[in-house]
Amino acid sequence: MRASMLATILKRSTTSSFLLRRSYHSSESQPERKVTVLGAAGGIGQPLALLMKLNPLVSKLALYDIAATPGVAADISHINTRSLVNGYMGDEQLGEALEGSDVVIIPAGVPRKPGMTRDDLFNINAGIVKGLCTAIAKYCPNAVINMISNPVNSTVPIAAEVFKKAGTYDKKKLFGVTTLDVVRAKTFYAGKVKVNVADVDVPVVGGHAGITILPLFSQATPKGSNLSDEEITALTKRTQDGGTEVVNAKAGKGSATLSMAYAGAVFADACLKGLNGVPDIVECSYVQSTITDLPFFASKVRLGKNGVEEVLGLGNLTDFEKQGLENLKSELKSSIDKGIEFANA
Ligand SMILES: NC(=O)C1=CN([C@@H]2O[C@H](COP(=O)(O)OP(=O)(O)OC[C@H]3O[C@@H](n4cnc5c(N)ncnc54)[C@H](O)[C@@H]3O)[C@@H](O)[C@H]2O)C=CC1
Ligand SMILES: O=C([O-])CC(=O)C(=O)O
Repeated sequence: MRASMLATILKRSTTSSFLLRRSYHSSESQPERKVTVLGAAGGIGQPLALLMKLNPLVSKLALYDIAATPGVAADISHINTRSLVNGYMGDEQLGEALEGSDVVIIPAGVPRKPGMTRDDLFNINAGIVKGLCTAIAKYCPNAVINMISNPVNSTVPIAAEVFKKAGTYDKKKLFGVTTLDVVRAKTFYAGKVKVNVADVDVPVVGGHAGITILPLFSQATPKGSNLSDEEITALTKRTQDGGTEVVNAKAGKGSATLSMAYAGAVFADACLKGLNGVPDIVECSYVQSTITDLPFFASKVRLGKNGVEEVLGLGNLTDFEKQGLENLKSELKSSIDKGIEFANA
């Protein structure tokens, strides 16, 4: 869902009859799609659930968490948009939450506090992701997975291994959500070169932690005022440290939740559009890849009816970007290996 679309929905929602008409119309013209959010009562989960409730492509919205989902689901279910909302809580309701799901979004797990790296979350979140993916393999093996839980560089390989063991792995349907890196790169670029942020595109490749986040500002569009090498270095560093900027500002109360919910909603919307056969849906995402020598890598991906339709290449890189690519490889490789090893232990 684009910012402009969301703004339009919110503006028009003051007239409830509009949304009723709109949802009636949408359910007639759009296929049924069930979306499940795992970790739906959390800092990301709640606003993400709200944004998915505003998305007319969703017909069923399942909200699962280990606690507090009845309240979140009751609250969101009163919004007069298309989807029917159900809350599920605890292991015994996980299967029902997942059954029939087309897209499963996973923001379950602990967030960072100041001084921590995303990898410091591995010990807790790896087990959470492994458990949830085991259930996904059982109850909705064909769903498209949007992995938000950190460290994404490792949780995506963990999910792949769990699905391989269960015999359900489809490399086209497993996505690490790196959209927030793109959202940040667009915002910071637009602010610097003074162009309309709504028109901006910036690919961000690599992974989702520190130097593994590699924004390609040489490919940013539209071109505004020329950026100096120092400005590109500063924009790159701010994008790489965007998560830490929020963690520090929240001072112990977690990491990005609202901007992540927005980014998660944008990415899930793109996946739904792809599933529905809308052409030319391209987003950056961390997927199984052969465009470098690393088995998982974020780059532009064309989305289609089966998930990944095409993993797009890196395009021309500047020397600065080539160096950034070389610098990130060893860290990304060890995060991937750590995930694979954990899943197979
Ligand atoms: N990919 C990305 O760009 C980003 C990823 N994140 C990551 O997202 C994750 C969630 O962050 P927040 O929502 O801020 O954390 P939070 O602590 O506010 O919420 C996490 C939720 O997960 C739930 N949960 C824990 N174990 C679960 C399980 N087994 N099944 C279902 N739910 C479970 C908790 O009950 C809680 O409601 C963190 O790992 C964070 O690092 C955060 C921002 C950006
Ligand atoms: O920084 C964190 O821990 C959360 C995150 O992934 C982000 O905001 O990009």
